[in-house]
Amino acid sequence: MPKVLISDKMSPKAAEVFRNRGIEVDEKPGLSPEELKAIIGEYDGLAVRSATKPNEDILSAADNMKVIGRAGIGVDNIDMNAASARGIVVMNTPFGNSITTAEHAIALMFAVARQLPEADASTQAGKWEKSRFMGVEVTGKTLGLIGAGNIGSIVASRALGLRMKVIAYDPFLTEERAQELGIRKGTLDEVLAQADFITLHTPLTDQTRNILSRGNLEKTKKGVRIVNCARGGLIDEAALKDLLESGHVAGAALDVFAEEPAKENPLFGTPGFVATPHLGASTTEAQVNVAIQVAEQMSDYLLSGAVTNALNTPSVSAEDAPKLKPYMVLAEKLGLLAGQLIEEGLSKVTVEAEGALSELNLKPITSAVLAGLLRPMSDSVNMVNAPVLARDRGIDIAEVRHEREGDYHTLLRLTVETSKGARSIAGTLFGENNPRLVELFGIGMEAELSGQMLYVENADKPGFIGAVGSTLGKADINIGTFNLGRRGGGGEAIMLVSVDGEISEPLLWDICRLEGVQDVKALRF
Ligand SMILES: NC(=O)c1ccc[n+]([C@@H]2O[C@H](COP(=O)([O-])OP(=O)(O)OC[C@H]3O[C@@H](n4cnc5c(N)ncnc54)[C@H](O)[C@@H]3O)[C@@H](O)[C@H]2O)c1
Ligand SMILES: O=C(O)[C@H](O)COP(=O)(O)O
Repeated sequence: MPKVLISDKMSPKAAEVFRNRGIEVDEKPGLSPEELKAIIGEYDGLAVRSATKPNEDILSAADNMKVIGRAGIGVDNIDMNAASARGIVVMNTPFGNSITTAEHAIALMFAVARQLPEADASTQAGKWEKSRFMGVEVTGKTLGLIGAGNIGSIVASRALGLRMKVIAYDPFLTEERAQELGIRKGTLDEVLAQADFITLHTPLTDQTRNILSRGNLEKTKKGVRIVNCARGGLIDEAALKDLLESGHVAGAALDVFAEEPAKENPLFGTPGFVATPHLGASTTEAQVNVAIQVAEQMSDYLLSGAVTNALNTPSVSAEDAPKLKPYMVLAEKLGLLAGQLIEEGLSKVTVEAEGALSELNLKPITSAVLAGLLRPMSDSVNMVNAPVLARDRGIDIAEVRHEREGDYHTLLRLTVETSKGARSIAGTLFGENNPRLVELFGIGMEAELSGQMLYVENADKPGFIGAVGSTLGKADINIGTFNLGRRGGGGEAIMLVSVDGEISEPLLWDICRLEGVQDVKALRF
């Protein structure tokens, strides 16, 4: 039975879902990094919010970990490279808290428009300072969005309902989408120059870090009010303090900070400044949504291999997962065969699907091919990191679907291009579940790829098969299956022999010395 750890404060619904799905679950919020590292090896899954930070050191002890689920959106607390390198799927819940966070941004916009926190504190202190708190209306004002994805779009719709005009800067926002949302698309400079209110809704990336730098803050309209419910690090906090103090910025509300938990911050106490402790996602509704969703997604993956909302591996629906499973085994074996047979200069990999396979999602199949293909070159390769490793090595990857059905009702063909030319191999499923090689370098051959195998390329001459058999016999190696294929009579022939014992270097040399041998290799599956 898989075992999952919930290491952050999460709605009890998450544990309930895991238990209902037959998964053992421990809830231990608030562990120190050392405590987490000490126990993480026991678990197949880890469910987190933003407080747990599974870094490389902690993950080095995660020997059984298969999946990390983020009950929320941002995954900047998770070391994605370290997780991918260990084959751990990382998934989030991209929509479960979007409305809640958008509503928090709107709440903070009103808080800065009407100085609500300061007015509240003053009134409860018995001051009744009615003339001190003069606010502004939002109706008719321009809201500048930086980032118009899920949350930004919801903020836009709410702002339009408040009769605001909305302009957005988002390099990935199309004109059509902007029109659909009823907003204008602008450059960053246009947003800075025109907005009365600015709200931020981007992830923290190398491109967005410090997007509201001192220089950009100085480009804003005098009297602008700024809200950040996305990520700390998007705004230069020291510059924001200076501009609040000078009166250029009339108000600013931050839910997120460059350093969290923000127990001290230069902005604290600055007039016109409002702070909340990363509460964007903190409503009952959002927390129930993300807890249920993350637990369902993690359970699906652990129990059936279905992948939803993964950030480092392709999605596989629950319906497709059982259908894809035998193909992934086939794909990995074909990749492993090719990876052990090709020598150098791999530049392109083409994955072709024919017949029944052409109707399935090819992305996971390609990942499995690449994992097999690259395994002989790297110990740490897996389905999650293989596409990244392939891209890093400059390997071009192509996927082709053919609806036609050939000799087999379903076929997976893999063509690898190296400095020596293109070579292709193909496999099918026998009886829906049993992977079989059916073609090797253009030569028809049926073989099960498993255990230790001997590969021999030779000139097709009488007596050769006997010579290989007796060489193996002399080395006390038992033959399991003998699989043969040839290109025409007396031409090139290929032999794939499954054997029981280890194929040693001296044995390979003995076979290599047999007359007509062109290539020989020991393969392992
Ligand atoms: N405060 C909270 O508690 C809280 C809650 C939920 C989400 N968030 C954060 O809010 C952010 C946005 O979430 P989302 O669900 O809308 O994400 P999303 O992926 O749907 O949208 C992000 C948008 O940012 C845009 N973007 C990327 N780089 C950009 C750049 N250089 N300049 C301008 N735009 C850029 C993208 O094109 C995308 O449209 C995330 O960082 C998330 O972690 C915070
Ligand atoms: O990215 C998110 O989903 C938010 O930052 C929420 O974070 P939290 O789950 O720690 O509240």
